[in-house]
Amino acid sequence: MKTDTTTGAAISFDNVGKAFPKKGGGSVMALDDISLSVEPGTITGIIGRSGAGKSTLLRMVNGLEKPTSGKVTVAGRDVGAATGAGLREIRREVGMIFQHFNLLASRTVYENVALPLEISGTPSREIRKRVDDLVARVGLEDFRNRYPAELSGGQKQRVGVARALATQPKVLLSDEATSALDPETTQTVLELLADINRDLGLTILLITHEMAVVRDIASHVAVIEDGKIVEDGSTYDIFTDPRHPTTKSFLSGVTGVTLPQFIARDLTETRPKGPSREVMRITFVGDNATDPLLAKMSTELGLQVNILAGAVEEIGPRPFGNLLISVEADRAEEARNFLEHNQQRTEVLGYVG
Ligand SMILES: Nc1ncnc2c1ncn2[C@@H]1O[C@H](COP(=O)(O)OP(=O)(O)OP(=O)(O)O)[C@@H](O)[C@H]1O
Repeated sequence: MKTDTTTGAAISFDNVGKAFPKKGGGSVMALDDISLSVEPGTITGIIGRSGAGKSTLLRMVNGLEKPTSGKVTVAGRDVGAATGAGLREIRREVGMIFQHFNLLASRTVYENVALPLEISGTPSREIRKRVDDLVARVGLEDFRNRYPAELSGGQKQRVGVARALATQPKVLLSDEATSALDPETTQTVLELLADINRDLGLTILLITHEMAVVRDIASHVAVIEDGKIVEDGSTYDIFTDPRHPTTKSFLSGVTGVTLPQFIARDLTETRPKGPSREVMRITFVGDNATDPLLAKMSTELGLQVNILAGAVEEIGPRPFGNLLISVEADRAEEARNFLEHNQQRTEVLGYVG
């Protein structure tokens, strides 16, 4: 598939808007001036709350929705303007997987995967070869003659992935593909998607409401709210330096930054009178992420540091850590200076008396 000649992007959204007519008159702006570039071969996550516009955005990539303003291009082709054979060709190059798998109950695993090829008129010998390869790729050789009702959720999603790959697409859209699965099965499906991305160079655009999914698989992320992108960038940058309150709130569950209840309850925004401690978040990034910096700070500054919560995680091969600590408020500035001098980010969360 050729990439967009102007941006090099596999998918690009240029000032895309989508208004749906509202019952009783007026309209809902589901998407408002969205501009986003998805580079070929990357995995990009779109995260947002229910009703933010994620599905509408995804459905524009295969022409299931048309923009009311702006332009969506896939491999340089204007999806909104495509009709007939042009649209069918784009759809062959864009596979999709779904939260509830969307398999045909009356067809076996083999027959579900073969369906898109039958529709596109592929010769039956070619269908057999391709379906055999795909069923093996997703690890379901022993299940090829089973019906969907006889499969687990993870196995059904593997069938969904194999079916989406049948027409040898260059782009895979994932609509909350792991939301109906337990955490362990989620991991195995995400690993399958990462393998496909690596082995086939497939560009993956996925929508989710879970930052953990983004962390585990996406190299880039866009946060969407009320039809607008409020923040986007590399996953590492967004995790280590989130700017928008919505991004911060999505991150609070996964990065070990949730304040323990007993601290959150007593936290004040302004410093109380009398002795108090400042509560701060430290984001450890890059090579220093796992350095014993706090021990060094304690010794060098003679400070008592209380660790309240924290975690060290990885995004791809790069570690980063989040720690919530408290230090004597009178000396907190000294502590922050020390940490920032050592290339760590700090954020004051409040005070406890
Ligand atoms: N066909 C439609 N007609 C009218 N309004 C629609 C239509 N499709 C979506 N909307 C509205 O557009 C907005 C965005 O919907 P969308 O389904 O894209 O959100 P979402 O982020 O995918 O939500 P969810 O996570 O709940 O699926 C919502 O306000 C929704 O009610």
